Amino acid sequence: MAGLQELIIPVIFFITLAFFLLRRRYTARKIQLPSPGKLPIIGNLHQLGKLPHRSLQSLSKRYGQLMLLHLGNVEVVVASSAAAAGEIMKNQDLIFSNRPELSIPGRLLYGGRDVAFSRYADYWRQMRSICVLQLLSNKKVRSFRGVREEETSLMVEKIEQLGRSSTVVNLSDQLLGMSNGVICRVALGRKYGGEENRFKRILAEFIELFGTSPVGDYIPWLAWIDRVNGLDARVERVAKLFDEFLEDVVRDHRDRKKLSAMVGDDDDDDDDDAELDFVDILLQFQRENENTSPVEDEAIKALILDMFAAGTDTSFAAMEWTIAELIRNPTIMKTLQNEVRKVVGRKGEIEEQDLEKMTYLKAVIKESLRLHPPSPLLVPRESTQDTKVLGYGVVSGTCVVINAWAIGQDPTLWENPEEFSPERFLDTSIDFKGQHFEFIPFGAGRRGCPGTAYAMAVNELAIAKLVHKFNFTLPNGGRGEDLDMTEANGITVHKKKSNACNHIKILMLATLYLTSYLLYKNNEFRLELM
Ligand code: HEM
Repeated sequence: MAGLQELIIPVIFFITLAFFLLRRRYTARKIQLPSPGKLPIIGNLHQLGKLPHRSLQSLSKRYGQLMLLHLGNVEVVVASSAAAAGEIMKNQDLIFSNRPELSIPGRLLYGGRDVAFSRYADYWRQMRSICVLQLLSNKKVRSFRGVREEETSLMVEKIEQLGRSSTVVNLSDQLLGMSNGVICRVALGRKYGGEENRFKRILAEFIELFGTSPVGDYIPWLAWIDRVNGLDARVERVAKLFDEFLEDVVRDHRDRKKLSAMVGDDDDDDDDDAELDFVDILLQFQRENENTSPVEDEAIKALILDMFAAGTDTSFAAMEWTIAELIRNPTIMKTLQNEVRKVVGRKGEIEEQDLEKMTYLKAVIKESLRLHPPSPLLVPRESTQDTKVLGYGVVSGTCVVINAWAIGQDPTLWENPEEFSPERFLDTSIDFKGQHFEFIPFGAGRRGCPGTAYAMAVNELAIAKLVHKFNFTLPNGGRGEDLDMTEANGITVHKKKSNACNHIKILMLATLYLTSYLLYKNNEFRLELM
């Protein structure tokens, strides 16, 4: 009898617990999200197409601002309206601040020890605060002004030089070289290009891998395909190469520090940190917090990799789109050139403080980011508890994708959304800082992009210098509207098997390779379509 009594309490406890758990799950699912029909095994993967942001926009027109897709085994909620984005990234930001575990970033970024792909936990909070306060603060961004000015001037000089010796200049190469040059100097202290092609090659492969979707992430029992087709081995190889490279960089920085300590030029106590690059700052932070909140070398390397993964191709793509739109819209180009040339006046060279007076330039860049957000699907989030979004149940652990591109195209929010019209940003307070959910190229909330100030500082200066120095016209009387604006996401065979979650990375990291060239003739650069 006593034995039976001992059993009753745990049995009642478990029945009650099961009841509450099931009820919560039922409540979360109560109003089911609309969902397109799915195929066995792959679910809706086949409906993503080559440009998932466009396919998802089409699906959302049929299934609504919030819909549920099944990508292999993974359930993904797709939000395609400003209201849904605001609900997820503002009202319920805490619940949606996790990132799903994706195997390639996991393996390339030291098991997710970076900021962008790490899970929402104390570790992420520590890394994010280092990133925001130490590396990408407004003060720090200002301190790299000299680097930006030098690298953008170098780009202009190179274009001039190339234009003199050959009639064809590849503008895309120059923009990419410049943005890599800036991030290398800012993060590592010097440029790794030119003779050190090793770095360039690894970086290109690293970024390409981010755009690859392993089958195993979505259909785990097919993970063997990633081993057989060599993807796993490639990831391992690139991770190892980058690790060796970063080991060298960290060792160099430590040696330099030791040397300056020996000659009495140790700047740890120095308030003036203007010359410190990201690796210096992180090593300094490591030394100062050795006993309280230790930061391991792997975290330093992961953070540096984040800066390259999240910051190079996005900025480069944004600049390329802006120039392309300007070439397509000669009247807008002229208005911008007039503004820039008037502000610069007889000085000849643009200085960063001039940018403050260039309101049209800022509107042009915003409009380009609205039409061409470099990460159209942002970076995926994951819910950490059962909840309801706009009345629909979303269970804990669901991957959530926000279609920022579709929101920027919403005709209920934007008049003639397909038109490139910077004027729409002239008399409005709408900004990309994460408060206006109709315009979120940098995301919003806790996980919003911490590199916005950095990116805008480089982009504004580069665009201003290009339109200040050069006139762009199409050869053979070609019309601006002939410029090919097709989006390319660099999809390879692997990417064909991908799903929305990884396509976010594909789109975030993929560059837009415009097949455009500048022709230099009679002191004028002309754009030739190849
Ligand atoms: C035009 C340039 C850029 C665009 C369009 C862009 C866009 C984005 C987007 C959409 C996200 C995800 C936001 C979200 O989940 O809500 C993000 C995250 C991030 N970005 Fe950027 N970004 C740019 C430049 C940069 C730069 C230059 C850096 C650093 C040097 C950077 C560092 C990061 C990091 C570390 C994260 C992860 C934040 C987190 O998960 O807590 N980004 N970015």
